[in-house]
Amino acid sequence: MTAAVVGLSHSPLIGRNDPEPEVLARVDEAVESARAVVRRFDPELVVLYAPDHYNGFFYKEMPPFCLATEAHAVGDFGSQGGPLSVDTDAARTLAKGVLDRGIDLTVSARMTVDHGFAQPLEVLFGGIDRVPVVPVFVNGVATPLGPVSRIRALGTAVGQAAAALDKRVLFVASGGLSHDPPVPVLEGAPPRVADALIEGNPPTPEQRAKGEERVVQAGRDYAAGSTKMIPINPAWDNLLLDQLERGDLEEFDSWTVDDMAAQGGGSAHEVRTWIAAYASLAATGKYEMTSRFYEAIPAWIAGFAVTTAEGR
Ligand SMILES: O=C(O)/C=C/c1cccc(O)c1O
Ligand SMILES: [Fe+2]
Repeated sequence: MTAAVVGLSHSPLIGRNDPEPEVLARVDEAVESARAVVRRFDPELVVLYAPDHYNGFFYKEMPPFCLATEAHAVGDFGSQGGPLSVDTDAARTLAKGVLDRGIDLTVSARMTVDHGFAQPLEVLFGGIDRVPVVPVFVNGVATPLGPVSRIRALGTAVGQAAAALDKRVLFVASGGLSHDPPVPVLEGAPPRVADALIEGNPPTPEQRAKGEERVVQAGRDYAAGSTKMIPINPAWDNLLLDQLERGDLEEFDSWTVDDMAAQGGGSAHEVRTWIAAYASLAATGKYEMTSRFYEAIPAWIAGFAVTTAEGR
């Protein structure tokens, strides 16, 4: 088996509230070199770690992570909707392999996903139905959250199970790094919001449009500096990337949920997808980070990174 990683920040504001053309050009260049790595690697299977933003997972039942044997995307923020091309056989094999390794994995036979999953598939492969994929939801938004060590253990178990498939497997991480978008919080929420976060009542098209406009406006305010949102933290983001580059993944075990939120904002926990993906690659052998791009992009409410890594 050979393995590789692409880490790719997502933002629903891409194309809706873009930064200056020079920033866009630098991002495009980084994404294009990630695409080139993917083309050369030619994956037979993609394991995609991504969060959800209260479109598929709700407090009625909120697992810390969940692997899908089938999935469909809701098409939020203009992302592609419809079924993902899930490799159900591979997903079942990976689920069994992960459970056999003592990780209490939740499995979904019909997962609902949002732009967190759809965007990297569209960016890297041109659509959500182009490559055999195993979607793995990693909760990066809904507190309380468990220790980061469990995410590293999940990634390690997935990597070990994937190694037994004897395929070229690309692990993709979607999310983060530091960012503090206006995603609702259950604690202290007014009853109608709390009910939606718990039950997941599907929004009407008007409600969805209003919620999305609120995020777009937040991006404009963030870029203009007129907001109370926690600022993007390039030092913290680069510390994370340094540890991933060095392969010092055990060091993440001492990171705490409270400190991560203080350093990187309420959605900084999306970096859990990166830790999982790199732990999966590390479980297959030594690796090298072959490209690394980072830029703070307030218009997208994102400490935005693109990295690639390949087994040595
Ligand atoms: O409101 C949402 O659904 C998500 C917002 C958001 C904004 C910026 C970066 C991200 O990773 C997000 O999920
Ligand atoms: Fe997100």
